[in-house]
Amino acid sequence: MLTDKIELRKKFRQLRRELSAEQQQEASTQALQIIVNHRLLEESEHIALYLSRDGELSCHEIIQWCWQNSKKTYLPVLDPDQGQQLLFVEYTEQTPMLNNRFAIPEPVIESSNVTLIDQLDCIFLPLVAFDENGNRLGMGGGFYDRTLAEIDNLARSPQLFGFAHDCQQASSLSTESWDIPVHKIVTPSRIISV
Ligand SMILES: Nc1nc2c(c(=O)[nH]1)N(C=O)[C@@H](CNc1ccc(C(=O)N[C@@H](CCC(=O)O)C(=O)O)cc1)CN2
Ligand SMILES: Nc1ncnc2c1ncn2[C@@H]1O[C@H](COP(=O)(O)OP(=O)(O)OP(=O)(O)O)[C@@H](O)[C@H]1O
Repeated sequence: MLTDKIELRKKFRQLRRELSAEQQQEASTQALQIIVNHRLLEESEHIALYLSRDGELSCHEIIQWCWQNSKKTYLPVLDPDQGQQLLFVEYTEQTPMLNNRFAIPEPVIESSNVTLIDQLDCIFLPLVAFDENGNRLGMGGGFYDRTLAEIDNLARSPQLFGFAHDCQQASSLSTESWDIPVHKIVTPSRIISV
């Protein structure tokens, strides 16, 4: 099981890293088109995304679109107090940024910029592989799974969108008790509702 996951991660990380800069750019433009055409974010005001690395589908254009459309954006920050959990911190053009231990830029935490999960309308989750049932294989840190473990107990919970290239689709992923499935998968070519 564990070796299967390690092999799957290797395979799908390689696939997305093989995309050229042009393919990456086109994919992120098409993903924004799909989102706008489907009015996916029409009702959302507080939107968590991520800054891409390692061939991940880029949220850059969606972030720009959010700012132009008066929507607030948030990024994951490794929680300095809770092991292997994430905080979601507001991200604007003025936000001071600092790299985390994986060299991913994060907003610097201030007294008033950390949001509670129940204040978010939706969260775009990075992933290594997904399947048609909304199961996702992440980088292996368990960060999103831990952070969202209590999502079903919230009075108001965010919509979870797995965001990925089409080449990251696996035929079927095995799941474990702690895995949190997403509500939709968004790719540059389609939106899969689970
Ligand atoms: N863009 C992005 N941001 C994110 C995540 C993500 O998957 N993508 N995360 C989602 O959880 C969190 C960070 N989790 C991560 C987990 C593992 C590795 C990683 O690169 N591991 C390396 C080697 C480990 C190391 O450098 O110490 C590797 O596996 O090659 C990176 C981020 C929060 N921010
Ligand atoms: N809710 C949780 N409570 C405690 N440990 C957890 C929880 N969720 C995941 N873990 C632990 O995290 C580790 C990594 O899990 P997994 O391989 O499913 O991560 P992932 O889905 O790839 O990562 P991510 O959620 O960051 O995208 C596992 O050892 C698992 O036991």
